[in-house]
Amino acid sequence: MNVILKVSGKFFDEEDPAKLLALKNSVLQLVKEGYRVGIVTGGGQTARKYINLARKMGSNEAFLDLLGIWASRLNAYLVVFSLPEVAYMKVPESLEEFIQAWSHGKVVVTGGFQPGQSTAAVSALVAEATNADLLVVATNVDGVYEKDPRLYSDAKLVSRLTTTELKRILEGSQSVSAGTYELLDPLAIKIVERSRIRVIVANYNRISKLKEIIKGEEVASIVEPA
Ligand SMILES: Nc1ncnc2c1ncn2[C@@H]1O[C@H](COP(=O)(O)OP(=O)(O)OP(=O)(O)O)[C@@H](O)[C@H]1O
Ligand SMILES: O=c1ccn([C@@H]2O[C@H](COP(=O)(O)O)[C@@H](O)[C@H]2O)c(=O)[nH]1
Repeated sequence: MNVILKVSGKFFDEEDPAKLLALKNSVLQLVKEGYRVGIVTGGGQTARKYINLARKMGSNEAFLDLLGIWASRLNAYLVVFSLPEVAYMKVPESLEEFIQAWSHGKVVVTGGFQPGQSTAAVSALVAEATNADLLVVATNVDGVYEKDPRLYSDAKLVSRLTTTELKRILEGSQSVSAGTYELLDPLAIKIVERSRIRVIVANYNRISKLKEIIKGEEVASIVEPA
């Protein structure tokens, strides 16, 4: 089974070695059991810090995105260096490089690819190119809510939904400026829809239960292509 895991950049902002070790152990367990695993890391606060600073200096959106991309690659190297036994030791910088790295049979970890999208789009593209059975989006909330749970404390978790419903839910929060993407950007949804990729959105605090998340046994949202 091929699984692509997108880890929110916020995971790295927490600077918690126990979390990184939990990620490492979960990935090692999956590899031992014969899963093929690809990982995409977000840029988190590091990306936002550089983007905000450069925006104040008047940088254009392309430069801002490039700063975000490099921040996400820094997080990717943190994961690569935590998994030297099984990881491909270079972070790919394009889909072509990812595919080439993937052909070596190792765990491949990447960050951003190109301006104009988020790392969620990268994870969808990589899932498509590797014929992944599943894309797991590990983030700082328990799954997809009917509205942004950070803004509305009464928001309810939606445990099963289609990509059409997901688009409707995320409609208001789909900005395309550098550093402002949330959860799944429009390109990510378009790719999972066209290639009928199943997506599970779960809390990264449950990363030690990655296998259970994959099996649908943990609290999460399952997004099926419409
Ligand atoms: N309907 C929704 N359900 C769940 N989360 C939502 C929803 N609408 C907006 N969000 C927001 O999406 C955030 C998760 O985004 P996530 O951190 O995975 O990706 P990101 O913002 O692209 O950045 P990064 O990977 O750098 O952290 C949540 O903290 C939440 O506030
Ligand atoms: O392929 C990509 C990936 C990312 N970016 C830019 O980087 C930041 C950080 O990524 P997140 O997924 O939001 O953590 C993102 O906001 C974009 O500005 C990109 O341009 N292309």
